[in-house]
Amino acid sequence: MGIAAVLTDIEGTTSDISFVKNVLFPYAAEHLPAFVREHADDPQVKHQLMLVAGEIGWVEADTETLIGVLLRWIEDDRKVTPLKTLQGMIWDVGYRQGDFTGHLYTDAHDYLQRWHQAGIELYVFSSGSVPAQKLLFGFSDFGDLTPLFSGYFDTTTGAKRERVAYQRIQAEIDLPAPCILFLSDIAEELDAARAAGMKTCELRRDGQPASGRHPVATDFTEVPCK
Ligand SMILES: CSCCC(=O)C(=O)COP(=O)(O)O
Ligand SMILES: [Mg+2]
Repeated sequence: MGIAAVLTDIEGTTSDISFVKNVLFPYAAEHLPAFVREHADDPQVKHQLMLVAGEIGWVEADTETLIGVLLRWIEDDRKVTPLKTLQGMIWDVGYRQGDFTGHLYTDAHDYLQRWHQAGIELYVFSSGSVPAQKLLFGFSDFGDLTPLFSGYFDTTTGAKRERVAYQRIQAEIDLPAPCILFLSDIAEELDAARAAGMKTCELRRDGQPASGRHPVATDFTEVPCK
């Protein structure tokens, strides 16, 4: 069965880990305290703060405590859904006022274009929230790439290392699982995708040894998308 859809991770796959760690996360950490204080009564932000409080098992926690928790989670690169949602809201301002653009490797840009032109559907699955994904590709180094994509998935669909997330995505995409190729730099994510029946490819842009469990590519020119 040929590949009819590519589902791609972002960090370490389409985009440099250092862009996320050295640009996006510090920007979120710098602006989060003021953003949360200013918008604490905004229903969307309030809801995310309630989820944070639930996560730490302290529903009565005050705003300053929750800010401290969120900053710690950024430092520890925790993929917690309410943190990811709030980060997306904060980055929205940064992208729109031109503080940074979304990093994309040139080969990722070229092959996403090429696959799209060949009629292969493109989807994203990242721990970053769907709005954050749309910002990264909408305000990318190569301009607005959102017309290339047919859909976006984040951790509200499921954790990236859990098979059920990929089963839900496959049901949404509505193609047979073996026609969907998942790209990631994390072997455990690829294991989960393969357990759901998807094809997989492990991106090793960092020169680190591959897991040995999946086909490997050092960049998108080597991705077996046939
Ligand atoms: C798309 S937003 C920036 C990336 C981010 O916050 C993140 O956690 C990346 O996780 P990924 O699942 O793409 O490795
Ligand atoms: Mg990744």
